Amino acid sequence: MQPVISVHQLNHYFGEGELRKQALFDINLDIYPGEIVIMTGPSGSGKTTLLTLMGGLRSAQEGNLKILGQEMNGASKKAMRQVRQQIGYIFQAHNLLTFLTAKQNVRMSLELHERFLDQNMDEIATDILKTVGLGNRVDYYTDNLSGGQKQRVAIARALVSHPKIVLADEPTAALDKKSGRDVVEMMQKLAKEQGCTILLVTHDNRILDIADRIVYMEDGRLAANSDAVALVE
Ligand SMILES: Nc1ncnc2c1ncn2[C@@H]1O[C@H](COP(=O)(O)OP(=O)(O)OP(=O)(O)O)[C@@H](O)[C@H]1O
Repeated sequence: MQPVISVHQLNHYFGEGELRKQALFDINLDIYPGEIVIMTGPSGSGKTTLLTLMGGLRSAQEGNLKILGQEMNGASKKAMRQVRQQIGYIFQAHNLLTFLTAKQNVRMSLELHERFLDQNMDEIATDILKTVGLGNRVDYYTDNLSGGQKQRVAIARALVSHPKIVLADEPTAALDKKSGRDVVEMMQKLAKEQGCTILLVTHDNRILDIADRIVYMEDGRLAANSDAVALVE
């Protein structure tokens, strides 16, 4: 099986000249279709930097990074855009548009894909909102939803187009224990149904058990690469 993301000897730096500081060191990591991988580690260890690289949101500087078969080091803007189209993003600050309803937020994500344009996008958006338990909130403005509900809209929006990869940065950070749990279980269920890969950065120890694999970052290096089960036990 070919990895969906393949990282080889990746280094990353911030700043220029004397201020240049290395943030990632010799990262090697292969992620396979359908895997749920959680990336954890202390603050400042490089998790977000690596996640944004693996999401095609930041240009690779040194080493190799292949996403869905496309080498990202030296890739054109167009190639990077094409890769990003196949990825769903869920961030802590969920980035929903508050002047749109839940359904309109989800629909917007479909409108970016040509193959959905001649389909009933309202119906598709409504269906996935029902799947995440928001069937009775479809026409609510997102400002009028709770934190957990907003995060579920963000999940629906990320997954509605059936992306091959979903990246999530601290998706439970703003949520209480139960909502956080509900949200990740929903991501897990949808992803398993769609066969998509999930890559999730978190400090939240309560959700580690949903991972097939946990990778640990420390000081810009990948420290361990172990089974979720082994780590939780
Ligand atoms: N835009 C930037 N400019 C300069 N340095 C940066 C930049 N972004 C991150 N860094 C540095 O790179 C290192 C890794 O940061 P990163 O945000 O990837 O860590 P993290 O593990 O995601 O942290 P957290 O858990 O706090 O979000 C840190 O030392 C940080 O200060």
